Amino acid sequence: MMTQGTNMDLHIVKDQAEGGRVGFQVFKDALAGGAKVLGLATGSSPITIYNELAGSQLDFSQLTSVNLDEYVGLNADHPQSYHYFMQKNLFNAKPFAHSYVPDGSNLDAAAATSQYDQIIADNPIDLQLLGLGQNGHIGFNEPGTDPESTTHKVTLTESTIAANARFFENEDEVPRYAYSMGIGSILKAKQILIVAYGEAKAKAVAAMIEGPVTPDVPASYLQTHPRVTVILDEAAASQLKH
Ligand SMILES: N[C@@H]1[C@@H](O)[C@H](O)[C@@H](COP(=O)(O)O)O[C@@H]1O
Repeated sequence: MMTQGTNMDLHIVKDQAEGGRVGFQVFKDALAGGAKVLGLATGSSPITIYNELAGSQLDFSQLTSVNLDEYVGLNADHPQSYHYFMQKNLFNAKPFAHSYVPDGSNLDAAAATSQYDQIIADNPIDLQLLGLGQNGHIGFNEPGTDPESTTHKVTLTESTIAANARFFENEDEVPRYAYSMGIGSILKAKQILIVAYGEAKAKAVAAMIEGPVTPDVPASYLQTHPRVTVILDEAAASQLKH
């Protein structure tokens, strides 16, 4: 099913496999339209899209990827680092000409974040893929983040640490800080694709699409962007009123 919101193309799919196929088509169309820089995301939600991209005929070898975020203190070869995630889920199958992920091994936050802002300025993002946090975060932009923010160091909230603990041996091992592109950086992308599945996301989805635009829900700023595609399953869409 597809409905047209104000600025949002909303696709409600039956499961994540179908979401992967719909998301793949968005990437394919963007590439056909000349996209050269893809903004990529981690988390479980984008995985079916990456599976489709990895198994496709699309060629990324002349393109650039720019990832949203990375934990501070994890090296690129740490299995829970976002570098590692991207390597495993996409880059091994589909290498890009250049792939950028914030440098979590650089503990000098001012240097790491300004370096990343320069990378984004040099490589304006054509299509940005996003997942959605249960508290409405995008990237690691937690509630309260300045909507004009650029890349910055984030102190993760307890709820995000708890939600991400499933990927680590125990909660104590989850990093407390991350480097994340800001809301302002994300909104500069020409096109945005956001994916969310499951009941746990339903409240954040409703707030993102139908709630007020507010720092309390970072994803609500997507209402201010001219070109957003949203892929949801029925459970994630269950609190939408329209
Ligand atoms: N930093 C990432 C986000 O970019 C991601 O969107 C979110 C949701 O992840 P999932 O798709 O696994 O629910 O998790 C992490 O916090």
